[in-house]
Amino acid sequence: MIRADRMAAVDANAAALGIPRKQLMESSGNAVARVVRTEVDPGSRIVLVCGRGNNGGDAFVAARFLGDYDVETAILGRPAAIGTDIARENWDALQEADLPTTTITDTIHLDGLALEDADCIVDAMLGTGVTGALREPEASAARAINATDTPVVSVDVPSGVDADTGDAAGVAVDADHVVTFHDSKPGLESLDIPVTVADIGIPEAAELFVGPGDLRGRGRAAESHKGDHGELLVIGGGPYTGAPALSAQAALRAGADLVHVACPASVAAQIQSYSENLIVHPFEGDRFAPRAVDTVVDLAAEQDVVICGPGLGSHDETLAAVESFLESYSGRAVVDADALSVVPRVETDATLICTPHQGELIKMGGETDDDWERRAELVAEFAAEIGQTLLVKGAYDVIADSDETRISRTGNPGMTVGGTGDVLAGVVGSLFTGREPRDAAAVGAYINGRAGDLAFEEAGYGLVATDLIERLQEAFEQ
Ligand SMILES: NC(=O)C1=CN([C@@H]2O[C@H](COP(=O)(O)OP(=O)(O)OC[C@H]3O[C@@H](n4cnc5c(N)ncnc54)[C@H](O)[C@@H]3O)[C@@H](O)[C@H]2O)[C@@H](O)CC1
Ligand SMILES: [K+]
Repeated sequence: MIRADRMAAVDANAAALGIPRKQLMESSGNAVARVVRTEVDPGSRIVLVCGRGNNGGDAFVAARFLGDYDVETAILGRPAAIGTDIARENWDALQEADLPTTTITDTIHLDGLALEDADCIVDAMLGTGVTGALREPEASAARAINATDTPVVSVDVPSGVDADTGDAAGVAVDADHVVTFHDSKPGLESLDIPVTVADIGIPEAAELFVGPGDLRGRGRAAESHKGDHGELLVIGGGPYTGAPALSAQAALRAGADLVHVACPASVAAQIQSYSENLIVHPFEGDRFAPRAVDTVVDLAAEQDVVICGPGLGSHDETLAAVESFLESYSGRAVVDADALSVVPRVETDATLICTPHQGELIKMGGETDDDWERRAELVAEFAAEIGQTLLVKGAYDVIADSDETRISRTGNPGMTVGGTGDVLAGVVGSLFTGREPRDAAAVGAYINGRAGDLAFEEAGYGLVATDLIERLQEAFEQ
């Protein structure tokens, strides 16, 4: 089952793999025609009632695949108002091929379709693009369709019904059969009518591999305020100072509004010196230790996301402090570097994204394999075991929780240089302020790799972690 927003992302990923939307529409229309053939025999009269979006476009294609039927394709509204290029091209093709079409600009024209005399009605008014109750002329057309005894095949979803919920805000088409594409939709389950799921040639790769479709939905509202796009706390530093600074700056470049760094007093000035954009909160001492936990827990409670680990080191005291922090914290956190080893044994209410490389994964108790497909299975099993989201770094990054596994193929061998993992933790942390864990991890891995690829174009194997930070915006834009 797939939700409409995820379907749109998969569709965009398919386009990036070289399977453009118009090709999917061709397959969808073909599938609609095949279902019509199961309902009525050649020669029968079919009326296709079409909207001006891609749902209608599927039916424009279907008309071409039903040459041995008596087909009439009716568009609701003016053809000039067709909303997408691919639907318009398929509408124009009907005109060029001299196939019968009708334009319904007024509800009184609906009578002319003689819907009750048709042998089959194809409802292609609205699919996943519906918002709110059907407007005119769609609402009257739905009533006219429902008033007949003619069998109705709905394209993707009965028009007026929300594909995700099965609810209708007003009148909706009463379908006898639905032909939907690629995968069933959650809203169709509750309708209790036959559903044909048609394979439209979207490869599994469009779902498995993170792609540009996964970046959808990152628009910023015109009127946004500081804090709307996330406030983060990096808990890091001690033996290393660069790591927390890289994570924090990456989080800012990935869109976070404010980034705080909690670090030992001994390194606070050093970390602040990397950037005036960081808000540094020193705690006493030269490493994270149990006595600093209360202060850090209080700071963390004010944030949307915490990034725990960069540069903390692996002193026993530090690991004890990480453990007691995670025991008291119940928000969202990205756990990286030495802090990872604590995760399998800690009892926490926090929602974690753990970002180990393969060595760290093994230290956590997980398993890996040279073959990425086998590795993906092992990572998924371990994610289910610890009940958290894992992002295991490698040539193919594996992102898994107990429900689903994704793979990010971006990145290059130049990124084995120190600090790129800290950048990744920052990017994932920033995305985690507004996305669910698996999605934040998947998109973070993809963007970090893209930034690395952009940096590699210029610097080759000489690339350094700060180059990635500078390319993050460009990586998001592509
Ligand atoms: N990957 C995909 O997502 C695929 C989608 N396909 C088809 O594309 C459809 C989605 O296409 P679109 O996104 O263009 O959306 P739709 O064709 O479902 O609807 C968009 C149009 O409906 C209008 N509209 C919205 N709410 C309305 C209301 N309440 N009353 C009247 N008009 C309303 C909009 O202004 C817009 O013109 C799917 O349902 C499916 O049929 C297929 O071609 C195959 C692949
Ligand atoms: K429909």
